[in-house]
Amino acid sequence: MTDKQSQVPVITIDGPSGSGKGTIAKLLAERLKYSLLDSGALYRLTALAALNRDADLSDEATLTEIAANLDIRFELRDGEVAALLEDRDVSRDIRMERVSMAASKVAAMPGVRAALLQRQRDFRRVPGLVADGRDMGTTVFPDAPVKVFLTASAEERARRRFEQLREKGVSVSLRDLLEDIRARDARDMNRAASPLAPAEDAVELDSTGVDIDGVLQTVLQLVRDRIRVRGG
Ligand SMILES: Nc1ncnc2c1ncn2[C@@H]1O[C@H](COP(=O)(O)OP(=O)(O)O)[C@@H](O)[C@H]1O
Ligand SMILES: Nc1ccn([C@H]2C[C@H](O)[C@@H](COP(=O)(O)OP(=O)(O)O)O2)c(=O)n1
Repeated sequence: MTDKQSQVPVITIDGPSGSGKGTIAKLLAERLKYSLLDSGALYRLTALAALNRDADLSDEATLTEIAANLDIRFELRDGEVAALLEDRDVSRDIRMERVSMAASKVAAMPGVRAALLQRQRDFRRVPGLVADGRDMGTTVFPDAPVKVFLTASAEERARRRFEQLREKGVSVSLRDLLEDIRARDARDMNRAASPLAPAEDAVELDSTGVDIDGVLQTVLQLVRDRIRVRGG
């Protein structure tokens, strides 16, 4: 990291699936005019590239090679960030449940994580960055001045996903979603490489029963306190 980069503030939002990280990160980035890193999209893109190639999802050497050579970019399209893999917009494909499950498998591989580390740090640009994921505060941006660990009960997170998918016209069972969420939580929390855990200096926020604006206001207050104090 250059000296200049270390002066760029980063707000990290980590937590389990469905806790509202992506929603809050996007709103914060818009409000503060910061860049946005959806780190989960990088693991999802790696998983999709592997599935497209029929790669063996348990072969770490192959997956690491795929992660290191990903041909991807993010583009703003109609106010949304589109994810492109080899010039094709795969924003919808990477949200499919089979890609989610594959992403959580490939994300457990230390080689894959190492291959994606610098790509994530390159998002740190003036005037600031909001980074959402599992290990933003612990591994990728340990010096971030604002770290949030967002949670909600598994039942509430499954309900949110259920509504989100229903609005998109995807029909799934709430029970299956809850099972998937629990399986992914367990895998994300119990892996050896950068497990899902709050950084020591993270502020933990439980969003069960708190609406999106309520969470946003709490985080914005934190940003005002921390970034003003640091900036002098
Ligand atoms: N505090 C909240 N209360 C109710 N619904 C929420 C809240 N935060 C997020 N949601 C909704 O839950 C769903 C999952 O949120 P998302 O931001 O995708 O979670 P994550 O990125 O943590 O997986 C979205 O449909 C979002 O609108
Ligand atoms: N920094 C990150 C981000 C995501 N992951 C893993 C964890 C998840 O199983 C997948 C997909 O992450 P993503 O944040 O897109 O998933 P959710 O929207 O929370 O369901 O990648 C990770 O290990 N480290």
